[in-house]
Amino acid sequence: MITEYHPFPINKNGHLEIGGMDTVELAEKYGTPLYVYDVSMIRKNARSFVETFERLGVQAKVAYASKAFSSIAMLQVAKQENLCLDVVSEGELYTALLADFPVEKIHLHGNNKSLDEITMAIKHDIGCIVIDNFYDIELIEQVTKVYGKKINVLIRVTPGVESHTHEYIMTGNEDSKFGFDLQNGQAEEAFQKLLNHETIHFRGLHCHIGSQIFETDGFKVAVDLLFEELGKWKERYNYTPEVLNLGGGFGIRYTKEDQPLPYNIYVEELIKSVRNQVNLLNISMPEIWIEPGRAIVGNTGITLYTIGSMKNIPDIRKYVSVNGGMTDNIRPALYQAKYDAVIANKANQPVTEEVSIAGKACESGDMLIWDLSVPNVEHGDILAVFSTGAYNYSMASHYNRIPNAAVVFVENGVDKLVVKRETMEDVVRNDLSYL
Ligand SMILES: Cc1ncc(COP(=O)(O)O)c(C=O)c1O
Ligand SMILES: N[C@@H](CCCC[NH3+])C(=O)O
Repeated sequence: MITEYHPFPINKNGHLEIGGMDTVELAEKYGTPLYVYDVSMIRKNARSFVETFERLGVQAKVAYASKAFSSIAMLQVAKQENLCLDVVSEGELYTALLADFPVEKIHLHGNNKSLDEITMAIKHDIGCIVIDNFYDIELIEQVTKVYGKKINVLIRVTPGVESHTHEYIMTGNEDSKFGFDLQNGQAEEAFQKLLNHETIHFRGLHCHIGSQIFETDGFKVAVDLLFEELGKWKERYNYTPEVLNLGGGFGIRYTKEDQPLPYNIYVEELIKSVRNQVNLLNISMPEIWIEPGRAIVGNTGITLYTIGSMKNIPDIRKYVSVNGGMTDNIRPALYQAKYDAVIANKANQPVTEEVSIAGKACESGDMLIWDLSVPNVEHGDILAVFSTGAYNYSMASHYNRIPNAAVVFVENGVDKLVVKRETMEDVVRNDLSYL
């Protein structure tokens, strides 16, 4: 294995392998930058969630949060694995429809859903809309009446939990743009509007406390707070929920500092907390839904780059530039996220120097990795950055008019291009002449 932290082998040529394929050959075949996913790891991650619920005999839905990485091929794999799907926009819903994803397994999220998005969701009879605010309720009422349809909904609540993660990816705290506040009564007001509604079938509550979380305490506190509210609703309205959606947020390993929990532990702890509360309230167990994104795809993807220019500043640092950067991975610039990497064509050579990996965009902040130990680096070497499967391709930009990279899936020694590399024509596709 390449490191004890990233489970990718080195082959007899000393090259890094993924899914039974030589990464240097993949780079030659498809060009760089290149996102490469090991599909068998995607399946394994998905199954570890699904199988834990099955083993513990709990009715559940595991919805893949497609914002982490949405493409037709990815959603086809999610469908094969019997996952449900969380989408947040017309674009993500459209991709799901093109992937022939079962509509009844699709859940629509969003803190500012447009009339068009809600109409598309309702016309296609998707499984559930997660209501985020009062305006959602107005729009859903309007659309269900116009089309003579009914729709299942959950309401998203913010329980007032501060998860231990970067503040930009915290979502369950009181001062958040997402969801109805539990403490100030807005969640109950939304609930009152939906109880016994003619066209909107209220199925339960949703909460998501944040992303890249390494412990279970935040989830437990969230469950306790949800049940505190549900206890009141039971007393006041004799209401018991059919569904509790506890969101995603399960952390993965980017570098050796990260110590994620095995996924079954998150599920077991969530179930334990819910069971505990259900017994206290003396109600029947609701279905438990979760929405992992990063945990399904994050560690299954790597990005291959070609090393170009280098700048050595004696006694300060050596900058080594790659032919991508913040346009294919915004996370270091946006969240100061840390990554690990190796020189794929020198994967078994001893490290001899420390360098910092720079992107090619015209921004000093376009740095992918600070202080990486590597063997002697040369122009044309292939750099493989680990754990780039989530929120990399999906957050790519065209800054500096850099085209988006291609995506390749590998599984058991077979490679397949699943997203084409953008061309210069793609970059200017929507430009119109002014003259
Ligand atoms: C509502 C909701 N569900 C699920 C997710 C997926 O999160 P993660 O990729 O951390 O599992 C997010 C993103 O944080 C989210 O906002
Ligand atoms: N995009 C973020 C997480 C936000 C998840 C969606 N609510 C990341 O890269 O970590």
